[in-house]
Amino acid sequence: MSAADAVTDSLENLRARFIGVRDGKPADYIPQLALADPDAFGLALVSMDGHRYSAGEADIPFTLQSVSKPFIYALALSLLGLDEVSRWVGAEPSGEAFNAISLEPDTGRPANAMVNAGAIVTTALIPDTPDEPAFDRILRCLGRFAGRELDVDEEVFSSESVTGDRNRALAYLIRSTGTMPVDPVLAVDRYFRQCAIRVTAVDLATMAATLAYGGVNPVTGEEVVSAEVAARVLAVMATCGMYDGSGDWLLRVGLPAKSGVSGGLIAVGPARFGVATYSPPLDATGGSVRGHAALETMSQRYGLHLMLNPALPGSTVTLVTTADDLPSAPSAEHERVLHEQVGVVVAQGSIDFTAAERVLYALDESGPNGGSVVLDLHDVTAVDSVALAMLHTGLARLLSDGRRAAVVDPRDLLGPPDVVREGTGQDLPRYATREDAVEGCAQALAGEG
Ligand SMILES: NC(=O)CC[C@H](N)C(=O)O
Repeated sequence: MSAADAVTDSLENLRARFIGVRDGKPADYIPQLALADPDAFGLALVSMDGHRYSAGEADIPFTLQSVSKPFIYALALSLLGLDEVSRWVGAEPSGEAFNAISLEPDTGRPANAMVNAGAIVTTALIPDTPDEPAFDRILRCLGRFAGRELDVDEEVFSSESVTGDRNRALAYLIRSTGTMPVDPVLAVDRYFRQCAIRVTAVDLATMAATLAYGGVNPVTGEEVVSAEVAARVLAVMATCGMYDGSGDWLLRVGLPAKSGVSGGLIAVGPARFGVATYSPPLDATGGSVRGHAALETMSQRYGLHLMLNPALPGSTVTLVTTADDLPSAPSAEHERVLHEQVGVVVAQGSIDFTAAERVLYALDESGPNGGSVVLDLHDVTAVDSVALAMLHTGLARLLSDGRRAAVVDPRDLLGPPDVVREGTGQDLPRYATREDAVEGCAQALAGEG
């Protein structure tokens, strides 16, 4: 037993709670999928540190089906850019079933890349290169998301090929509207192949975690797509990933997700985790019954809904120290100066837009009587580029208002001194420790007084 088994326990718990659900049945319009074991139920979760947790049948292979769609959309966005991809496929929820004729009346574009019509087009957009056919590129890309080489279940592929007339019809219809970039037969063949790529629930959780982690596979460390692409894919998953059940899913579960008719389901907690379930019996929207129930319960139990962002008082980024926190001074007069005229703002953790706003506000509030203020970044782990620009501008304003400031920045998070000078327009004394910074400010004040 290890401490982290507590995470596995929560997956086991969800499995135990829903394994007895007997609703739904495996897809049979692709005959090979009807052979799946309806009792198989696997769950897997991958953290942003690449830690993997699983329960039940998380290592048995099944085919991706529609769970492939967001990843192919990611590949298309990476290769062609949003503007070009958007010429061919839209980003509006269709409110219709996955295999509906979801084509925009004016443009003829499929509504979005999560329904079959849009996915067939997205797949068709992936170009061959002189040394790599498009499908190999697709397979390799999905393998990078999963962190291992993947292969195709040829039996499922042929099974869908011989029965996939509706998708073929869709492809021809799209060609008739002028929004099919390649031959429809070729496009559908490639799409069926992509749907027949074999994965496990653990693979899927890793793929989902890669989207959560800004396009970097947290297990292998490889950057598969850019952070912008990952964010866009998640946006389309959030609005369209569960087809005509997308609104209700976002309402109740609150996570970008994608279902597939083989019983796979992924959900993404941006910057938090990727999770996947596998259980073949499906509901009316073509999503896994047990997977849906388990993820909905998981989201509610652990407060994972994206729109649920309670302020965490314990993780306050900054604090204005009181006089009592300042170091003791050599003389009573010196101590009075320290206590009355030097404020200290301590920032901690990683600083983004929201945290930077707090820091700047605290700087204004600090420094009794508009005296000196020390910004202590000793416990800051990272400053993103937006926050960095905000800190530079804020400190510059502070100095141009005539306030004295100093920073404790032992790791040069604000950039080298000349960058800071440029940002602030004036010298901003920098120190390695809070004691030195406070002392420096007090001496400067004493010198002025
Ligand atoms: N929703 C799905 O998983 C559908 C995928 C399947 N290959 C189809 O096109 O019908």
